[in-house]
Amino acid sequence: MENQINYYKIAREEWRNFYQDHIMPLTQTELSKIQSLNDRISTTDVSEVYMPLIHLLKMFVATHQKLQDQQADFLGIKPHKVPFILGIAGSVAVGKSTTARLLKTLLSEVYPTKKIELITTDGFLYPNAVLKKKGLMSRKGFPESYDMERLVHFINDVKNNLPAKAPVYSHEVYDIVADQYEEIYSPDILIVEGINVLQLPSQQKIYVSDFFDFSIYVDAKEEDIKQWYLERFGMLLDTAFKDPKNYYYPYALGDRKQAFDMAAKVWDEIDHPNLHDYILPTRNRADLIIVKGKNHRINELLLRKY
Ligand SMILES: Nc1ncnc2c1ncn2[C@@H]1O[C@H](COP(=O)(O)OP(=O)(O)OP(=O)(O)O)[C@@H](O)[C@H]1O
Ligand SMILES: CC(C)(CO)[C@@H](O)C(=O)NCCC(=O)O
Repeated sequence: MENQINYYKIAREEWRNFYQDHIMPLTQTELSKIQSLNDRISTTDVSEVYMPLIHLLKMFVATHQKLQDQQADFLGIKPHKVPFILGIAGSVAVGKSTTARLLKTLLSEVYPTKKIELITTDGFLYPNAVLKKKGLMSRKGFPESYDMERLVHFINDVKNNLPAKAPVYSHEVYDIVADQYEEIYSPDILIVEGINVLQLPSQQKIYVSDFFDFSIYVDAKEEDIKQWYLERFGMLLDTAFKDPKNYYYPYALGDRKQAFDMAAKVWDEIDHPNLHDYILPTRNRADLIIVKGKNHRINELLLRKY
């Protein structure tokens, strides 16, 4: 384990030994269930990387509720459940939502009676009509393209066990879906995934991350992320031609090389500057940094010391 200023840098080979003896191994049925839900994540990753991580998260979840109970006792009020919020940050297309879905599945396995929910901050982007009016269509994903006040309000409601509605974004339509919401009510654990979750606000007094009880940054080299972005674009194209309402429909019908050139240009002109100017600077605010290499293999983890 390498000692950095405020992180322990842990190679996968070392990480995979952590707490293996203490973890109830998942049964083959449980593993197959995870594999079919997240068919692109290997079961080796689950047992070597994610199970020790789940153990670590369980420690944080237990400590969080214990501290809340003690604080209630101090204040002389009735102890109550305070939802645990787990933030997942990182570049566009680095695999945040895949990681978030897997963690949701694993947490649901180890906490069968707890309510585990997941939302993405994509839903808090302004709809395209608003972005167009504000001249922000080529700034989608940049801080000013999100309704951060609404997001902070949403998480505050969740923390207070109030019913909360998150709007829904569709990559296929490339816009917010009108009148569709994720309804979240009093979860035990809420995973909030998005490129902006560790960013500091420009106007508001409260950060989204003020509500986090643990945060993860998914990291990789940009050349790998751009490749994953283009691969995902290829998958979007492959389904788009069936649906004229799909944003990528005209690209799916047209020349494939031209479509990929357009996607690479979008990466270079929008997602690349966003990564360098606004997302990467938030990496060292995370409690845990997961570093992926080629083929999404997790090679190393950096755990905040304090
Ligand atoms: N562990 C993994 N193994 C294989 N493929 C993966 C893995 N994680 C992510 N991918 C693939 O990489 C691409 C990007 O992943 P994903 O959609 O989860 O990224 P994201 O960070 O949530 O992106 P966005 O910010 O644009 O929503 C997808 O095509 C996904 O299937
Ligand atoms: C929705 C976001 C901002 C984040 O997930 C991203 O996937 C996106 O659409 N970025 C805008 C540029 C692009 O089309 O890649």
